[in-house]
Amino acid sequence: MTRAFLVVMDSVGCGGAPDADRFFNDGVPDTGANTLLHIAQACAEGRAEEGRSGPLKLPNLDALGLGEAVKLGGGEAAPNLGAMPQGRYGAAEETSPGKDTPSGHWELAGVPVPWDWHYFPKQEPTFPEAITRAVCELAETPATLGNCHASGTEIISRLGAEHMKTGWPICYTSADSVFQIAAHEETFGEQRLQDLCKRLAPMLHEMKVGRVISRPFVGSPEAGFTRTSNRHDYAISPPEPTLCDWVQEAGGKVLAVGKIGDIFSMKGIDEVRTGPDAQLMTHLDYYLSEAPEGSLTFANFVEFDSLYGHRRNVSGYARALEWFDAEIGKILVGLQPGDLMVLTADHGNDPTWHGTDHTRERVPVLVHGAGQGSLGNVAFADVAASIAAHLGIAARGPGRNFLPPRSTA
Ligand SMILES: O=P(O)(O)O[C@H]1O[C@H](CO)[C@@H](O)[C@H]1O
Ligand SMILES: [Mn+2]
Ligand SMILES: [Mn+2]
Repeated sequence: MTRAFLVVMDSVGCGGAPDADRFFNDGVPDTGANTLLHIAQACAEGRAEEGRSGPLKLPNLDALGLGEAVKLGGGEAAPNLGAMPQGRYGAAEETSPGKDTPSGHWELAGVPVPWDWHYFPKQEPTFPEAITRAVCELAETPATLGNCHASGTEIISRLGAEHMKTGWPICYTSADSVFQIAAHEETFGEQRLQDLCKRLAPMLHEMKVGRVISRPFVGSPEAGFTRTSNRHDYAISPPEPTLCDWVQEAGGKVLAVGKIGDIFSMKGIDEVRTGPDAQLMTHLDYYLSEAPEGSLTFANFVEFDSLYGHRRNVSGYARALEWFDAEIGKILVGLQPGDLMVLTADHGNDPTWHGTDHTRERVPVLVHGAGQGSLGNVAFADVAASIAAHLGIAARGPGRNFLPPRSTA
């Protein structure tokens, strides 16, 4: 069998980005941010004890080389990581001028972002009048709520009751190039919210705003509000054909797990399976047995980022990592000879850092199925070139294959 599995652990960075000083959280540069290192340190010092306890336990990822990748990333060893690696490991650096999910994924798929994204300024009202007017027309409401920078859970607890009373959509953004609309799944309607976001997206894409994101939630003022997993991202299409298109053009199937379909606007993707992360693991397991020869299975596990990184919840992030490690351990034993699995991330989201936004970091690259040893510091786009080489198809763009020829792997 010759198949590839590319698994993105959303936001699981390992520090050390040389350009971290050009990216900010609450006005503070990301220099020194290091998601994995700081979580491991907090665990070792007993500062991450909610729902778990003690040093960070990631035996399966560490056996592939996670501890060594953290050293390559930020230069410092993480407590309780650093086993003798059985896989190939490295730390990858991003060149795109954004620390967001599409930038990270496109570059991992061989295509760095060639343009500057549009970001909304941190002022109120945040959005140009024309955008607010377009939202009102599409939603058939006289006004909107929010119109500010916010964290998504905070803004629904603050404005959820008013939204239920008025029916006006809650519009907000972050340090990323995003326009987000939160609305109640039942009183506003989940389908109506999706239609609104989908119809609004071309206008925002025209301005180089990367994504319009629907953020449905449920609950009541009395019981509180909770977001559901029915979120949808309406993203700009990648600027050039990506690894997904290369595989498809060569006759291989591209099987997406999680929000990969949204991130690539379905370009080069044959099938999509979504759901919460626990369900995504069963989808990944399914593709492990069912993915055909020559295929790419491309998965994104988002909850590290959405449930814990943005919420600056260190215990929760550590718990999610430990859960993922145990599950991926079971997946790894099911890989067949000729299968390649690359585990990596798209950016950082250090839960010990300032603010609530992503952090500019290097990311670990862990490879199962291609021998063992250090890859050193590599580039995001090298992931695509290496997977293309494994599948025996032509790569394009700036990436270079970091794997040895298959006969000696
Ligand atoms: O606070 P929430 O709504 O989770 O927003 C987060 O999710 C967005 C998209 O991933 C990011 O831009 C970040 O701000
Ligand atoms: Mn992400
Ligand atoms: Mn995020």
